Amino acid sequence: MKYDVFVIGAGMAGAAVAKKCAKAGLKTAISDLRPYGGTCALRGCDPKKVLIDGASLQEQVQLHLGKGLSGEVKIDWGELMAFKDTFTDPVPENMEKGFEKAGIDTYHAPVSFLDEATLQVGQQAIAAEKIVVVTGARPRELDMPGAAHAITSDDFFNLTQLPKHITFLGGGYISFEFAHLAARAGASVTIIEHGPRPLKHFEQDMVDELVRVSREAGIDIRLNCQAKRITQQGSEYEVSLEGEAGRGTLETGLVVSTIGRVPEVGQLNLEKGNVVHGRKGIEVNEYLQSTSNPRVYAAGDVADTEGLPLTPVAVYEGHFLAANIIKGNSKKVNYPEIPTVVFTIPSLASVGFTEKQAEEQGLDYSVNSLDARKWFNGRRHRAPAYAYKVLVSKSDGSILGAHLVGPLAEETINIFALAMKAGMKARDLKSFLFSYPTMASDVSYMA
Ligand SMILES: Cc1cc2nc3c(=O)[nH]c(=O)nc-3n(C[C@H](O)[C@H](O)[C@H](O)COP(=O)(O)OP(=O)(O)OC[C@H]3O[C@@H](n4cnc5c(N)ncnc54)[C@H](O)[C@@H]3O)c2cc1C
Ligand SMILES: NC(=O)c1ccc[n+]([C@@H]2O[C@H](COP(=O)([O-])OP(=O)(O)OC[C@H]3O[C@@H](n4cnc5c(N)ncnc54)[C@H](O)[C@@H]3O)[C@@H](O)[C@H]2O)c1
Repeated sequence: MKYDVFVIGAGMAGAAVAKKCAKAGLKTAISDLRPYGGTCALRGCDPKKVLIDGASLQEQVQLHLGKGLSGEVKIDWGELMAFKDTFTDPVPENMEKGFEKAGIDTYHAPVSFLDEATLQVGQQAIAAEKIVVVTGARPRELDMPGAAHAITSDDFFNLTQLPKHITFLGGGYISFEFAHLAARAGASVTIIEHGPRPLKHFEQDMVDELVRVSREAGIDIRLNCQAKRITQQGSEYEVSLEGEAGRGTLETGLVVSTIGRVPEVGQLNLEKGNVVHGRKGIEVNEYLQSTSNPRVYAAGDVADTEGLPLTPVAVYEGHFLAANIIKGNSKKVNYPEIPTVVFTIPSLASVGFTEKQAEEQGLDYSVNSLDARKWFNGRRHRAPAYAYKVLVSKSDGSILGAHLVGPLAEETINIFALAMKAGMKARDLKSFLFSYPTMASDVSYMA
């Protein structure tokens, strides 16, 4: 058996590559060791957003009690999880049907390299002209006594009951999103972050606002705090802590390890395939081709690229990668401004340079920043947080970065990203006629 293209991993990047290659007439196959769909559709963005939307609706109603609304809205965890399953359950079969319709051969097996051009796919040896590694990322291993007691984000999506108290290790995207969900669903929540700042790649003034409202929502956020050991105590756990406040212990019903994700290269036997990789993943050139084995390409979370480990980036890279396989290396990957969102309640959103980055780059910029809770849009949402910081170049008026926290920030940020990609100036946004009254209409005052 020999293919023109063999794709390892049926996630977002894998689907984009396989479909494009098959459409171009290349004999293409794909394999995944787990059900088809990958992280985003099955264990990430999509199910997370369905759950958060439920919690967010509950929060909105609660904020409007006594303002024309009355009654009680509560989250039924079992029902909410069952609703989430209606999105995830159909994914593997639908995806496989889509591959078959596109003429792609489908395998369900772990794949590893036998040599530079041959793969072990389950029990079979399969050769391929081009091999595409799009195996994503997995949770970083927790290294401490009792680490096995901690669950990961994958397991969190299968929780049938919500414990009374949950401890998240790590103060990043996943812990903040899950913590906001769990707190609204009735759990007490603690976040243990070993560094001085949570969400450290975001604009810190906006993070401060998010930390404030998180604490107001009952989330206990401990910074500069190290978890040293997890001990089981009957059906509960005790987490030993060490930090600024000294040593202590925390009784909890569940420990979730959300300390980051690492490229998933574990089962691939990359050495046999002569595929060089490092801590950040498979080393690739500007065509997303392995720097050591020209038959091999990589994209998405597993590839060591400039792109953030996010779904739109995985798909974007997948399209470049496929074009380079189909037409020969012709499209160098280049990245537009990438908006990113932490789906908390309310959300934190960012695109472009933070102020720290702009300073480090030596850019000459002005800052527009405000607490906008008293604006009409803040008031009608009864927003516990609504703030922004926009950086504008002093030399040409272009937008260097935009950072928001507040209602629908996840939508508004796309307007800034689009404006930046289009090379629009702050004055273009100021003079644009946004429909009113919408959240987007505030952009003209932010720019
Ligand atoms: C909880 C959570 C929430 C997230 N939320 C967001 C969000 O809101 N927005 C956003 O943009 N991003 C989000 N992300 C990140 C996003 O999910 C990833 O960036 C994206 O899924 C990466 O796509 P990929 O195709 O590179 O890898 P994946 O989607 O992970 O696909 C890789 C596939 O390869 C398979 N595989 C691995 N090894 C092998 C092997 N040896 N043989 C065969 N198959 C193999 C895996 O089983 C998997 O199906 C989230 C991630 C998590 C964990
Ligand atoms: N909304 C989204 O787009 C979204 C949501 C979830 C995940 N993701 C993607 O998945 C990736 C992984 O998410 P994540 O939340 O696991 O990681 P993260 O990198 O966002 O955050 C991990 C945090 O854990 C801390 N940490 C590391 N080791 C620790 C330890 N031993 N004890 C305490 N704290 C520790 C780090 O300092 C960091 O703040 C993200 O970087 C992102 O690319 C995106």
